Amino acid sequence: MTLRAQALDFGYPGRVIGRGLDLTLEDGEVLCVLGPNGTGKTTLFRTLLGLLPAIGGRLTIGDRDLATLSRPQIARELAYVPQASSSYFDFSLAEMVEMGRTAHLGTFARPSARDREIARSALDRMGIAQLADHPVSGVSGGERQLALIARALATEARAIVMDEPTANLDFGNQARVLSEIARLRDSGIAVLLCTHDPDHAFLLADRALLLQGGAALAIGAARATLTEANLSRLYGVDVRVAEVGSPGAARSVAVPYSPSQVKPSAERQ
Ligand SMILES: Nc1ncnc2c1ncn2[C@@H]1O[C@H](COP(=O)(O)OP(=O)(O)OP(=O)(O)O)[C@@H](O)[C@H]1O
Repeated sequence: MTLRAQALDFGYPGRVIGRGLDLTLEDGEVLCVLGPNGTGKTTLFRTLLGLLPAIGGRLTIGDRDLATLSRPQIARELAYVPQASSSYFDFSLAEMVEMGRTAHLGTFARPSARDREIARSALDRMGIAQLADHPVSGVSGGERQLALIARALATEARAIVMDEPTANLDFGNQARVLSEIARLRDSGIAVLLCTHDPDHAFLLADRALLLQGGAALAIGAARATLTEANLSRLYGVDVRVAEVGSPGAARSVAVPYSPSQVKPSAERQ
């Protein structure tokens, strides 16, 4: 299954946010979108999911035009992990995750024992099975975020679109989510995600899209795209990329580097 946008214009009635975007998402790859606040990442994702109509261009899933598909048809192909919100407050975590099965149920059908089992196992994968019966209003923002990812896993969709999946998560839970995303990719699932942390793109991305003002500043293989020059242009600050770790197991990290503006605390004393 390939998700493809061709010459996509996206935005809201009376307000175009992005123009002329081309992208593809293939099985078993992670495409990471980075860009400043307000540049249109969420708007793009909602358009790719069919939640907002495209303003121009073409969107396809496999050989089918997205505009011809019903919501349940899209939901069986593409799961969505939105930014954590306060809806679902009246439900338990297990019930919220079971909602991921909705696209597989007939109208008015209730989740079967198998649907409940799939939901429990998704909670277990995210390490929060012990919270299954807690109300969504009674867990932390990070735990709610993990439950939203579990809900996406429960859909068994072949592609997952994640809007800042590590926002609100502590270091440990960020690592858990990143390794879960890597496992999903290794099992053949396509993942499209946006993040404000270039390090997460270094760790996970096969390809990266740098979105600026709704247009692609750069798109391509992660290594070639996530350069100091591109990241500095994207965020309007001097960004340095360094390698950390032992040779053979080194990884890249990016840091904003503005020595004239911010001195390390040791130098201030
Ligand atoms: N319902 C709406 N109607 C009109 N404009 C909107 C609407 N929702 C968002 N916008 C505007 O669209 C632009 C892009 O917003 P969007 O949420 O897609 O950015 P983003 O890149 O996801 O930002 P962030 O990184 O801060 O989450 C912003 O200028 C925002 O104010």
